[in-house]
Amino acid sequence: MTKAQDMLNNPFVNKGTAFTMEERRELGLVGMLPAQVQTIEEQATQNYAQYLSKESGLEKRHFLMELFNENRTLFFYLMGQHVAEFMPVVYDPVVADSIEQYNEIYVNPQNAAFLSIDHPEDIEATLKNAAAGRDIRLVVVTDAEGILGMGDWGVNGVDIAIGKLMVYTAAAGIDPSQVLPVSIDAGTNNETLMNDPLYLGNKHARVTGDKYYDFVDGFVQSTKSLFPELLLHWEDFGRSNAANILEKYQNDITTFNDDIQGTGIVVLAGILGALSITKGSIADQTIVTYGAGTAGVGIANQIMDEMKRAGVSEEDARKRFFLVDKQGLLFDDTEDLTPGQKEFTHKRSEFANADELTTLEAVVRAVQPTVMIGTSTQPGTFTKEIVQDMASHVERPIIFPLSNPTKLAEAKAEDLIEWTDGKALVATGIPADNVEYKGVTYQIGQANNALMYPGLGFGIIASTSSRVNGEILSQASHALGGIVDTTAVGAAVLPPVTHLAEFSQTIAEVVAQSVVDQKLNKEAITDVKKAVADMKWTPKY
Ligand SMILES: NC(=O)c1ccc[n+]([C@@H]2O[C@H](COP(=O)([O-])OP(=O)(O)OC[C@H]3O[C@@H](n4cnc5c(N)ncnc54)[C@H](O)[C@@H]3O)[C@@H](O)[C@H]2O)c1
Ligand SMILES: O=C(O)C[C@H](O)C(=O)O
Ligand SMILES: [Mn+2]
Repeated sequence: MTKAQDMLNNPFVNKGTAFTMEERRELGLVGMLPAQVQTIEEQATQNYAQYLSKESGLEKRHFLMELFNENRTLFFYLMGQHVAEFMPVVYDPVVADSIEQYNEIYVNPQNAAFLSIDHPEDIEATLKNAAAGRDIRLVVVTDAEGILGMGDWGVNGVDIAIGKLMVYTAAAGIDPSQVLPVSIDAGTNNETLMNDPLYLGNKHARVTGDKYYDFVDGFVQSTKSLFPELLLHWEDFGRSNAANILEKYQNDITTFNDDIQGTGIVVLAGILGALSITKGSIADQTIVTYGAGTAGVGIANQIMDEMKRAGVSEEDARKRFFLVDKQGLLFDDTEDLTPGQKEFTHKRSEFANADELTTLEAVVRAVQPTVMIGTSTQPGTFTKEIVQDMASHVERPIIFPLSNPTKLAEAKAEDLIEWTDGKALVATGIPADNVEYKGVTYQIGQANNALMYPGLGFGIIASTSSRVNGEILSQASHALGGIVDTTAVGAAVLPPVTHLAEFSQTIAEVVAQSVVDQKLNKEAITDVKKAVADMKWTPKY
């Protein structure tokens, strides 16, 4: 291929019709493009009009991904103009459709690294090939065993790593040439995929146990030596692996798990936003988490950390949590508890009717929560009866149905507002429209980790942090909780996604300051704000 074709086919350097005549002559592009030289603004206007002509979410996403494949600068310029509009298209919920239909609609590997569990000897070569000499600072890796609430999607899950990274750049300004999406293809237990002749991943059952963990370790060790400045972000691993992997590596490398920690801090920020509306205290909350998996336990730990910071003893704090999973309320003698769940169990002797506490309804009636979080993957389970029972004991119930995508949410925002006569303080996992109820406009916050992880990650990278620790997470959560305007009637508990770029910047600065205060930075930093500003990439030619 000629050098000129290389330029046009490389999304990190391609400018398309914006190559100037001088550049065209220099690069051997003369005659390879139509005569007019366009500005990026003209290109964006033309592409946005074309985007608007697409009907379905998936068609819109397909169009945007083609632009992304061809010209990253233009894609992010356009996304910068339409962040709130594009987020649900490139990311959740439309990314869920693209994952389900990955085989049928596949056109391009989108610069991801595809690691196969059958070839551990290829880990290093794969990462090197995919990085292609780029200075990688951020990896989002998934093995896709727990994609959103949809379970195992094998190699198709690579789209979540790509989507998360798109949000990183659009929100915080990480240079798109410094990121790498990684798929660990450990096989799949998804029968639909296994029986699909078009399935593109390894056609065998998921590999587990030592072979799986050794492979993950091989991956971590390779990234360590290939990309010494790396932040490693884990996404959508299965319940039995996510916490184990985080625990194994969090004190060794710069890393975090988005479903555990990113979710924990966005939910805490939402609760802090709600408490600033009610003038309540975190120490007084009683919390039910419905679905005590990766996210549910991560959320409980983050709220508990906050209670401890507010002066509550760990022993007393634990008593404020009521984790409900398939078995009902989790007791110390419940079977099949995960290690994370074991930290939050109750004794049957605490209740007169312990044996009846097998449903969410019974638990809510018994414990009278002030906060109810849904991470169960079970749609419609926050019923009118349960919500109204909760609202009969607390003036402003805090209710966050967070299961994604849309079809899995525990409740709809508009129902929660109506059932509680406007009293519920609601946040949802995916974007929700304003709710008009009895003359008041209720804004619904989006408690999605996408509000947090871009600022968190960017602050970590810009400050050259060697770790992601509890203090950093707490500071990040407060930074977001402090931004929301809670004075208006019907105010949201979290700031709107239209301001994502601004508050990601604030979070990044707070995070970087925490890193420097704790002396976790690997390189000397005198001015934190400048370090964050200097790292920020803007889409321009
Ligand atoms: N909004 C966000 O930012 C955000 C972040 C992370 C996860 N989530 C959502 O939360 C959900 C859970 O994700 P996860 O990573 O924790 O998955 P997970 O598989 O680790 O946890 C799900 C838990 O729900 C439990 N569960 C299943 N059926 C149940 C039932 N009938 N009653 C009670 N519990 C039941 C499972 O046993 C499991 O413990 C997903 O839908 C995901 O999209 C949202
Ligand atoms: O991907 C999302 O939308 C949030 C979260 O990480 C999830 O797994 O649901
Ligand atoms: Mn996730």
